[in-house]
Amino acid sequence: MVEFSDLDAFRAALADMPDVDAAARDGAADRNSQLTKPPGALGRLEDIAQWYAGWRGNSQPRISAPQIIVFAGNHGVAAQGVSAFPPEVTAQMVMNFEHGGAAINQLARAAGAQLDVHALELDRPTDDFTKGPAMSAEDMLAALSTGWNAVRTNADLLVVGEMGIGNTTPAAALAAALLGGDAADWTGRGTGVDDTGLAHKTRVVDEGLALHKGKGDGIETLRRLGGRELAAMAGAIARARSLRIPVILDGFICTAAAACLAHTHISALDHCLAGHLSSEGGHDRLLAALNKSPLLSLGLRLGEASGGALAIQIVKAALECHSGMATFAEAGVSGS
Ligand SMILES: O=C(O)c1ccc[n+]([C@@H]2O[C@H](COP(=O)([O-])O)[C@@H](O)[C@H]2O)c1
Ligand SMILES: Cc1cc2nc[nH]c2cc1C
Repeated sequence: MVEFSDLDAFRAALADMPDVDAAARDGAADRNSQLTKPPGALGRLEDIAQWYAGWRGNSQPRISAPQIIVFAGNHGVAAQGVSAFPPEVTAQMVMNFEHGGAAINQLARAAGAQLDVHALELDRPTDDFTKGPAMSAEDMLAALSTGWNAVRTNADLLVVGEMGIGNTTPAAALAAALLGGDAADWTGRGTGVDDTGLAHKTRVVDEGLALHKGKGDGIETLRRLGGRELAAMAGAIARARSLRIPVILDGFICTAAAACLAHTHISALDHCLAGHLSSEGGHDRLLAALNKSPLLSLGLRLGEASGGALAIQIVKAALECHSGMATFAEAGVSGS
């Protein structure tokens, strides 16, 4: 269990992370060039395999212990009627996760992944960011630490996701605060608000921006406009980097949390892939700003790590090919 003394201690950890192992990555590139296929014929799977090999420090790795973590949080701003669903659904869905009845339970099983669920003080929503910071430094630190400590040290791939009624509102506010543009550029329908609801939600995001935009780095912005499950995702992404565990990001809320790390430390997301493109308005622009190209585009807008869980199977398959295929020499196949 790691305890950060304050947010600066977390910032210091972020600035002192391992980098990619260039020798392992180059070894994987060399192996890739010898595999029984025309050069480049496995397309992006080849890039994924080499990227993964570099982060694991092993030029011929496989994936056998993927972990999915869903963090749940509640939001003071939800009282403003920014979601199509009531806040009690957050705790109800956590029960559903625990009983195996949610989409993520099925997708985790299909991916052969360990699913862990962490509910963060659901009875104590964050403060409404239109009135002040969403979290105190202590609350933010506790959430970051929960995320950090939730990562299994033996995992070899991590997906982080979330559940939190109202959380597309903080996610939109974070994206706008970090990347610029109007609230309307980043505010989407979330669980399905109608046109009137969307206009109201956009005004709420605008109010948050007026109060908190430009008041500090990505971590401070996350404290002011984010939420516990977003901070926990950021903590888990950082912890995975410290353990050289590659990460697959989920949808809009997850990517907004990740963007706070990138805004604090430029290379903080080099060990992360974008699992999918959510249909939440703004996710495409957010991924583009982070220079991430999504692996899948299936029209999902569920959250709860669902798109990331599906993408595990692509990354696993890339490594099965890379590490299991024969070389031209081994198979006695003539090269070009
Ligand atoms: O992952 C996404 O891109 C995504 C897009 C829209 C909605 N969600 C999920 O829906 C909830 C947030 O929506 P809302 O309307 O309550 O802000 C939260 O539990 C998310 O997991 C998730
Ligand atoms: C039912 C429901 C399930 C979810 N899973 C993730 N976010 C969600 C939001 C709702 C409303």
